[in-house]
Amino acid sequence: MMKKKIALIGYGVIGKRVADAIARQDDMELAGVCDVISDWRIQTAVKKGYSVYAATEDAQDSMQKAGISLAGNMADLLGVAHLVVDCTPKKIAAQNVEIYKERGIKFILQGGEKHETTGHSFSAENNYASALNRDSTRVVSCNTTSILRTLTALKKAGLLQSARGTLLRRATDPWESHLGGIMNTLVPEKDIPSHQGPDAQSVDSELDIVTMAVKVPQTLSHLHYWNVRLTRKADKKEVIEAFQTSTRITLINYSDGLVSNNTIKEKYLDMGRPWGDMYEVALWQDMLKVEGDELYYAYVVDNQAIVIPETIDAIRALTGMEESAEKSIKKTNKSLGINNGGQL
Ligand SMILES: NC(=O)C1=CN([C@@H]2O[C@H](COP(=O)(O)OP(=O)(O)OC[C@H]3O[C@@H](n4cnc5c(N)ncnc54)[C@H](OP(=O)(O)O)[C@@H]3O)[C@@H](O)[C@H]2O)C=CC1
Ligand SMILES: O=C(OP(=O)(O)O)[C@H](O)COP(=O)(O)O
Repeated sequence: MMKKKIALIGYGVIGKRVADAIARQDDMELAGVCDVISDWRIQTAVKKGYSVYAATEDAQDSMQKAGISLAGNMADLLGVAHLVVDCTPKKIAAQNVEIYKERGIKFILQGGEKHETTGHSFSAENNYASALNRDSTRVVSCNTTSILRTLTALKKAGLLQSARGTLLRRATDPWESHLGGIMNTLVPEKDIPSHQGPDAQSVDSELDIVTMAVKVPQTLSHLHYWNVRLTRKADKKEVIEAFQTSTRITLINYSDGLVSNNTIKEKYLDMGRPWGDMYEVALWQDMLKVEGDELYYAYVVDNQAIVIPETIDAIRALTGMEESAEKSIKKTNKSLGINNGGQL
């Protein structure tokens, strides 16, 4: 089978990870990366041997001045690709949609864009099938992906009635700390529900869910607290077994010393994951509590990493190269060392 060629627009926090993940797959290849930056960030792509394209004329000038050897412009890249993954900042990708539609190229957006930009929002374990052979989809954001993974596992076990969650959101990505992240404060999101609950409903409209969110002054990851009403009285074992049906939830324990988001980060760095990335939702098994039909738990979401495997699965769904969600997820997991002790 001919490998599908994938274009990557926006080589930032998410884009550089998606590019490496594409390069690891045996059924697709990275056609090239396209950006406006000309500093150390794009030099990484050059060093990795990726073909680099300039998104704008200004970018072309500055990249050439920085000595970057260009393979062409954005139109050139789209011309050699079967599908484009757009990882540009919020709202930029929405503007690119018209270009993709005009060229008739399939496209994937990230969670900063609205559901309406594609009319389909994606979360592999929930709705892979409905994305098959579509022209476009949007991989929901990091928080929403974690919510869908955990609640879908409970739903598939027939246990989910309703869910209420409080999200502690990291203030900014680590490399951008110097640009003005918050300090010595907590900044609650004004609206209840915060946008992640309704966003999860864009994938699964049946979910009875309310989220609240607060921005906290650290950069490592998000932390969620959930209170779930179950369909019936259950015991802890049943709930744990439900979570274990997801290959992208990892159960962790306080008793192992994993007592905070920084200790979890260190573990993933020790495991040799690129950037110490944790693609899984790390859910505390020994903290989890069930009282009658009420369930309480907390987990950590590596916001920079969690949507990477989802994006790879979205590529397989849209191109139709794999019809089975289970097979795609398994293939992606294997390539990234997910559910394999994290060893690559
Ligand atoms: N960061 C996160 O934790 C997560 C982000 N997301 C979503 O992923 C998407 C990307 O976010 P993120 O990776 O953080 O963004 P970044 O800002 O880290 O990266 C975006 C990259 O695209 C570049 N860019 C800007 N304009 C253009 C353009 N017109 N054409 C090509 N490239 C351009 C940026 O350059 P410059 O820096 O000069 O603007 C930057 O290099 C967003 O939708 C976001 O909401 C989803 C989950 C988690
Ligand atoms: O928290 C995130 O998204 P989400 O809260 O919409 O799920 C992402 O990490 C990026 O969001 P931000 O960069 O706007 O904080």
